[in-house]
Amino acid sequence: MTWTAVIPVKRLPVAKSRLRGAVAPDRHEELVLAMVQDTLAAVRACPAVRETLVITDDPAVSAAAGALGARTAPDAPDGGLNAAMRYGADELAGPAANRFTLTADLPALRDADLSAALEAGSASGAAPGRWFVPDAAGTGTVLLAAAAGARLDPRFGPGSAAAHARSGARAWPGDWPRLRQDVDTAADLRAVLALGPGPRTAALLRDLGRTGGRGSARRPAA
Ligand SMILES: Nc1nc2c(ncn2[C@@H]2O[C@H](COP(=O)(O)OP(=O)(O)OP(=O)(O)O)[C@@H](O)[C@H]2O)c(=O)[nH]1
Ligand SMILES: C=C(OP(=O)(O)O)C(=O)O
Repeated sequence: MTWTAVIPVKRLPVAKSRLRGAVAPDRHEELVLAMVQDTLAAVRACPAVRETLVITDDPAVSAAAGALGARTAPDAPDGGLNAAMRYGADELAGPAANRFTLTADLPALRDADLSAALEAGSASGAAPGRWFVPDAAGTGTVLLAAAAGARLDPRFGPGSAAAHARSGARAWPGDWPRLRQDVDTAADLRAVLALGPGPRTAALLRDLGRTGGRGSARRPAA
């Protein structure tokens, strides 16, 4: 089974506002972009992903996504992340494709984790056409998939795991810590440091004097 990935990314100056203060203010956008790039690189390396579609109005994100082989489109609906996801999945990719949407704040993601999740989600013939992977906390969502023929019907936002379950999507809370660790806060960034971030996020954090090496849980100096 092959997939189209739909990845929405906010404009960098306003992105990841809850993470502000985790690094120096003048490095915040760089950090967000590095996390986007590491997420995208893992998605692009996943053999089951046929196409990656990034929905964004940010020129730096578009350029970086294009360099990684993703297709980019402006956030035409300009109505928040669910509208951007619906637009990408149901209008641009279209319901004839198997699609999934993924948040762009998963810098520890590796293609093997994504491959395992896509395999698990698609393996269940009895599952409804929609399924999702909750975030590490279990309350949010990192991935929502819709098989061909099903609408994506995304309900991201606070309490989205319960909202997706209520909407009839099946939960797949698998043992994929690198997929499930999104970064909303400074504490999440520390969790990513412990897992081992992808190369761009690791390099930036090292440059900032933080330990970005794989497997290190050391709390960096501020
Ligand atoms: N294209 C697009 N992407 C969005 C929009 N809002 C959020 N996103 C993206 O959706 C994903 C999940 O969003 P959040 O984790 O809430 O990220 P965020 O909105 O940047 O974070 P906060 O400012 O802290 O709420 C991230 O990849 C965001 O970049 C939007 O209005 N348009
Ligand atoms: C939008 C979501 O993510 P976050 O927790 O990153 O806001 C979500 O989990 O639905």
